[in-house]
Amino acid sequence: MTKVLIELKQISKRYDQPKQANVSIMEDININIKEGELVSILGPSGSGKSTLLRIIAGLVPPSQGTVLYNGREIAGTNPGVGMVFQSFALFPWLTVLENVKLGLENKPLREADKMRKALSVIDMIGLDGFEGAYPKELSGGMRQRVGIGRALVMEPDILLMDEPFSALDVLTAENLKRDLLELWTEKQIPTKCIIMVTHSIEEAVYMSDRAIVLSRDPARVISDIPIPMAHWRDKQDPQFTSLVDQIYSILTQREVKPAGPAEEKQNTIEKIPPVPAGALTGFIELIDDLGQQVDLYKLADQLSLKLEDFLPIVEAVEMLQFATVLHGDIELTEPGRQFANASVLFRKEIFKDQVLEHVPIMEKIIWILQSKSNNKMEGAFFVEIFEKHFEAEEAALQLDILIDWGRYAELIAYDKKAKVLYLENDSD
Ligand SMILES: Nc1ncnc2c1ncn2[C@@H]1O[C@H](COP(=O)(O)OP(=O)(O)OP(=O)(O)O)[C@@H](O)[C@H]1O
Repeated sequence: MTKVLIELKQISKRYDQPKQANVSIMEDININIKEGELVSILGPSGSGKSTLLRIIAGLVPPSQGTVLYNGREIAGTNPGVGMVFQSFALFPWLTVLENVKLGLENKPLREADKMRKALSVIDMIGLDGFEGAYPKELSGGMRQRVGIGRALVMEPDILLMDEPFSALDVLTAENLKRDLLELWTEKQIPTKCIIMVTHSIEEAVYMSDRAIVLSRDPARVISDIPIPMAHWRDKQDPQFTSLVDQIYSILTQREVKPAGPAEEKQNTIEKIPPVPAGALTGFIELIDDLGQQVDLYKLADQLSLKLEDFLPIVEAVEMLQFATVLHGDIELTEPGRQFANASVLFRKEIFKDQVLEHVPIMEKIIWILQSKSNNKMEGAFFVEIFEKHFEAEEAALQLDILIDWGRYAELIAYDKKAKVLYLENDSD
């Protein structure tokens, strides 16, 4: 039986936020990772993917639960881990060789052995001849090779990679993925498992044996999908595209929060995807032009949008019930079709109806403005309320989006200079 290398048991994580103590960002995560597995972790932006990697690495302690490595609970830094970061995290004043050798800093090895290991890894990652170069002399792809080399030189059992390819251009990223996969599948590295955070579903299906999908607020495992395909995988293969579709559809499913007690429900504010009305308009028109059902995966590809930029748009049109998503396909609803084909003025009417019906906080804002004798209210008042529910930055962003939607729907107007909201028909 294949050995379990990493075991996450009932991991939860809470953080103090500026205006709210002990916010739960992760709950009851249970994951086992076995020897020989390459596992991808996917999830919406801010769901907790990086935090989960850091918990596995022992860099961040969980608030609850345990991380076992080789059956033993880790205390502090996980000794089996090597880590690769999106930003490469190289020291600019050190050469390639010195940067790679840093991975061995805490190993009880003689200098000559460190040198031998570092040179062999540099060779393996395709940087032979660049030992004396400084990071600024290297391309992005080469810098990330150094980042990978620094992790691999430690010969870690577990290689953790946090969006390792997302800072690279497409071709460089493809090249590096292939090289890394070759090292892994041909067992040229002693690494026993790889855990990779990614925003790209295609990357996950191309590289990994399993894709673990997290939800947001708080992060929970919502799906753990095996990818039973041999390497090298053909991205046109129907099995490949169907897996991509499956993960797309999981990620785009709107979370149905369990109905809590009435009072609790009233006191929550649903987070609005940060997409301006103008972008939503264009997106709805596009789906309408493309016909009945549109494959989300192909659409994102055609629009050259990264998942983290694409998902909020899909979430927003779903929230406003302009479209529904089923099995990775998006389809306009009746109001969505009407909207796409309406005149500018009628569009605003439809948008207003959808916003008032499906975004309860907008109704509350209107009610507050109507209740004030001058029908005006400082933006700061709403930010203050939102900060009870979101982090400060998110609270300000939420108000910006609500103002944008409210202005488009001609429900509210906003004096940017005075930072005051008022009812649209009370602008004078
Ligand atoms: N040190 C910290 N203190 C307070 N909150 C934190 C801290 N680190 C992370 N968070 C919060 O935890 C949540 C998850 O963050 P994390 O960076 O793990 O998400 P992510 O899925 O990796 O995001 P992204 O996809 O955007 O990289 C976010 O709401 C973030 O603001």
